[in-house]
Amino acid sequence: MTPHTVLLTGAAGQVGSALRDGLRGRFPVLRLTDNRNLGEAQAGEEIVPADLTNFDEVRDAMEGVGAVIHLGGIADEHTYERIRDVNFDGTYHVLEAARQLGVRRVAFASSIHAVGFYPRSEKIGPDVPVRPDTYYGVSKVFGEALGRMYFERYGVEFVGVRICSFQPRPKDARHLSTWLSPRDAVQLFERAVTTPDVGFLTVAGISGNTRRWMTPDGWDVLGYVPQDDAEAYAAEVEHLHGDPQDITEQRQGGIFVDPTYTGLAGKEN
Ligand SMILES: NC(=O)C1=CN([C@@H]2O[C@H](COP(=O)(O)OP(=O)(O)OC[C@H]3O[C@@H](n4cnc5c(N)ncnc54)[C@H](O)[C@@H]3O)[C@@H](O)[C@H]2O)C=CC1
Ligand SMILES: O=C(O)[C@H]1OC(=O)[C@H](O)[C@@H](O)[C@@H]1O
Repeated sequence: MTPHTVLLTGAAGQVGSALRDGLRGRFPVLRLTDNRNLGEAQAGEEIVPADLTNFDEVRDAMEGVGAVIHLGGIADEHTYERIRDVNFDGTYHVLEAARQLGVRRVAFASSIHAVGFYPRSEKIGPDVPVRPDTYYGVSKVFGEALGRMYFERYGVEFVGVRICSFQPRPKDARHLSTWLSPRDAVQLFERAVTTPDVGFLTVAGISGNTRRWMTPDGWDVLGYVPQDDAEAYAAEVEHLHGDPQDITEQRQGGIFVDPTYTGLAGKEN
């Protein structure tokens, strides 16, 4: 299935900019939305600004689309209230607009932080009980659960991609396990909106990392075959880690599991 129009939320962000570049021309129309400046629309693009906290704006941006890649939101820990307003409500607005408008598929940028308290010594699949490490991680658990409900109740298909660390290249030892390269992200999200009849699916959002902590369950359903492996950067980054006795080095969520970690709270509103 190749939808005619695919909507990318959070299109001005890090992952969004990479998907904007990688997916342009792969669908007749790639529609971009954000509450930040998206510049000029290029060939094959449409720009429809929307604030995810405003249902009517989200619904307008979703008119006529076949599938949504929902990346928009707060991508770090924040206060409960900000996470609720943007991530919980924003994801509800996307799914509810999908139901109202008959949009067939939503691919959702979930996160490793839905399961961040798992020890690094455990290799986990997408079906383990959730262990969110922050309000941010809870918002990803909520998004996945809401997606499940909208699929089972209303038939909106949903692919939750638990992105671990999207980076141009691995920057520290943790990334040897968690890296998702830009070109693998493009392939994974393209397949998440084009593979027919997936129903409801949750997968790990990582490259083919030799040291991965997550299983590849579900990649075969999507036909996702990663091109990159962080191992190629091991010599450069494997010495870049903290105290192995520290909980942040023992759990998959890294710094997010530290009870004093507040992310963006107090730094932006
Ligand atoms: N970068 C990473 O390694 C990971 C990212 N993710 C998820 O992937 C998605 C994209 O992440 P990044 O690109 O790194 O984050 P980012 O912060 O660069 O991009 C998020 C985008 O959402 C937009 N946004 C925020 N609030 C909004 C609102 N009220 N209305 C409309 N747009 C709003 C921002 O303007 C921004 O362009 C997020 O949902 C994040 O939680 C998940 C795991 C890892
Ligand atoms: O844990 C990680 O590496 C990443 O996880 C996320 O969900 C965040 O959006 C990103 O800012 C972190 O860097």
